[in-house]
Amino acid sequence: MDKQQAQDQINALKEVLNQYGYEYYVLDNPSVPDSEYDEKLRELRDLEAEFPEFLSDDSPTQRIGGAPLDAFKKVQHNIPMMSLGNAFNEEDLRDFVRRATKSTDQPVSFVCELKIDGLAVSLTYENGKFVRGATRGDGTTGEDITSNLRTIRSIPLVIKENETLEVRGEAYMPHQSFLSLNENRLANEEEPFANPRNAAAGSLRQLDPKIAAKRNLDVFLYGVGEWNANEITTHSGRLEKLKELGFKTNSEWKKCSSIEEILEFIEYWTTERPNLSYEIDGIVIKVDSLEQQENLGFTAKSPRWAIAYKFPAEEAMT
Ligand SMILES: NC(=O)c1cnc(N)c2cc(Br)sc12
Repeated sequence: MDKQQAQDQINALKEVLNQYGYEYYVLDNPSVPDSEYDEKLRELRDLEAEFPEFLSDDSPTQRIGGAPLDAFKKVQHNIPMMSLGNAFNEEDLRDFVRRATKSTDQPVSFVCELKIDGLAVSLTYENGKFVRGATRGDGTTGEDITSNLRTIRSIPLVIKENETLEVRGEAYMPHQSFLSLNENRLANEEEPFANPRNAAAGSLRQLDPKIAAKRNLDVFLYGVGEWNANEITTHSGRLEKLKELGFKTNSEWKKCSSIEEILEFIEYWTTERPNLSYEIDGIVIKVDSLEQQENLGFTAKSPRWAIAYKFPAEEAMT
C-alpha cells in the first residue's frame, strides 16, 4: 500500500469507527456487532503504526492518552459556569414561575429537564474537533481534564459540523458502573465510593487517564457557553441542535407552558426516578426563550431564568 492509499484508508476507517462509536455510545443503537468495530479498530491501529505521519488525535485509537499528568492545568471560563437557585416545594416553584412571567408581557414557556447528579463539565470544540475539557471549578476557574474526558466514549472527538463552540453538561457514573466499581474496590480492600457523584468526581480527578478510562463514565450535554452567532432563539432549539451535532443529550426534557405542567412533570419523575439507569437529584426548569433569559439576567451567583427543584432527601436506610 502506498502513502496515499494508506492515508485514504486511515481516514475512511476513522470516519466509519467514529460513526459506529456514535451509534453505540450516543444513540445506544449499534448498527454492527462489536466484533466488526474491534476488527476495524485493530486495522486502524496497525495502519497508524505503519504510517505514523497520518496519526491524529481525533482518531478513535487515541482515546486513552499517554503518561499520567503531574497536575491539572487551570482553565478560565470566559462565560462563568453558574450554579442554580434551588426550589424545595410547590410554593418556591410558583414564585419562580410568577417572577419569570411578570418580567414580560409575552407568554413564557419553560423547559423541564432531569437534574443529573454528576460533575459539571465544559467541552470546547474548534472547527468541529474536541480540543479541551474542563471541570466547573468555582464557576470561573476550572481544571483542564481533557485527557480524562477523552476516555468517555459518548463524548465525540469530532462533531458533525465544523462548529467552534463550548458545550456544557454533566459527566456521571451510571448505577451499574457504580455498583461494579464498588464491588471491585471492596474486593481489593479499598474504600468504596459513597455515591455515583463522588465516584464520577473521583474518577475525573485521576491524573492517569488509564484509570479514568476504566470507570465507565458517561455524559449528558444540556447547555452552551461560547457559541459564535447562530440562529437559535430557544433553549429547546439548542438541545435539538446539540443532538444534531452528535452530542449525547438527555431525551427526557419537556416544554411546559404553565406551573401545572411543571408540577406534573416533577410528579411523574418523582415516581419514575428509581427506574432510571443513572442518579438524578432534581428537575431543572428553564425559561425557553433566550431573549427572555437575557432580560431576566442573573443574580450574583445564579440565573433568574432557571431553577433546580430538589427532590426531598431520601430517608436514610435504617
Ligand atoms: N439540564 C440541565 O440544565 C442540568 C442537568 N443536570 C445538572 N446537574 C445541571 C446543573 C446545572 Br447548573 S444545569 C443542569
